[in-house]
Amino acid sequence: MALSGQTAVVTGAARGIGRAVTELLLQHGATVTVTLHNAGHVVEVALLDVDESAGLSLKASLDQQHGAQRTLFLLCSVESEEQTKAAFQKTVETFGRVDILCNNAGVLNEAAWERSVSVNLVAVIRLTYMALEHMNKGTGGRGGVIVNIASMAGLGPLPSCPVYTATKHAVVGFTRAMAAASTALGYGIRFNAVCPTFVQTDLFSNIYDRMGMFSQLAAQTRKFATTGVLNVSEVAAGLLELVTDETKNGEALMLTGGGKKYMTFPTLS
Ligand SMILES: NC(=O)C1=CN([C@@H]2O[C@H](COP(=O)(O)OP(=O)(O)OC[C@H]3O[C@@H](n4cnc5c(N)ncnc54)[C@H](O)[C@@H]3O)[C@@H](O)[C@H]2O)C=CC1
Ligand SMILES: CCCCCC(=O)/C=C/C=C\C/C=C\C/C=C\CCCC(=O)O
Repeated sequence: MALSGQTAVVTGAARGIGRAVTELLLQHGATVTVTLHNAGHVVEVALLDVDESAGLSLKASLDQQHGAQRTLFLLCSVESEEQTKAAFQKTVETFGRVDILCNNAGVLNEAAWERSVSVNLVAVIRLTYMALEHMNKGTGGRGGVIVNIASMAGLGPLPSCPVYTATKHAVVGFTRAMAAASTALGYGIRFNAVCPTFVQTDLFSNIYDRMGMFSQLAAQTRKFATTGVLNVSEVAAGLLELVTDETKNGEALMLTGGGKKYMTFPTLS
């Protein structure tokens, strides 16, 4: 699938993995533009984040590299139904469409565990359902692709973070079930999940303060992390593969220092 002429919405885009995803989508669009002899077919990205200063600073830098018309920064908490609805409306008003949604915003805080469930799971479901209103071929949309940034903690247990683990397992399950529903109901939308191991970002740097009553397990987690820490561009590359490869639907792509692996799961038959 070529990204020319596509519009993406990326949550948690101001920093970390979301920022790398945004930059890669824009670069990919720019390459396509060059290939098309500057025909103006580019990727546009709406950046949703709660961090206004990081968002505006990224927007300024992207404006210089790609032109101001390529991106829109929207101050928006994915926890707010009102703000996310307004963000989708503004994106469609500005760019005319939504083709790609990357549910990336996430937090790790075992003490404030309700917030973890709210950001990591409830918001992913809400944004997915909102995106369907714009993308579902059955109701006049053009179809598209939704990629959720889960985690390896969506495939196996991270003992220091049971609630984070639960949210990420739920995201993997939701993604796979939505992929099957989309196929059965003709939405024309693919759904995939990226499941990285530890990634060098602020979330990762702050984990040892965020384990709440499980902080005794910090040493064990630290040991897990010595098996390799990814950089954000490796995660963005995994996401790009899931966006562009039209054969991928209902996939959970595990990313570790050793490379990538498409996960297999038990089936009913
Ligand atoms: N860093 C890691 O080791 C790993 C991270 N992940 C997942 O990757 C995703 C991104 O994480 P990182 O880039 O590491 O985190 P980060 O903390 O570096 O960046 C997260 C971004 O999300 C934004 N954000 C937080 N709450 C928000 C909200 N309510 N509404 C809108 N934006 C919000 C933050 O302002 C920030 O810009 C998360 O879903 C995380 O669970 C998955 C595997 C490993
Ligand atoms: C506490 C730090 C959390 C940092 C963010 C994050 O999501 C990192 C996750 C890293 C690893 C996940 C840990 C355990 C996963 C265990 C098993 C996966 C098994 C997969 C398989 O091969 O079957």
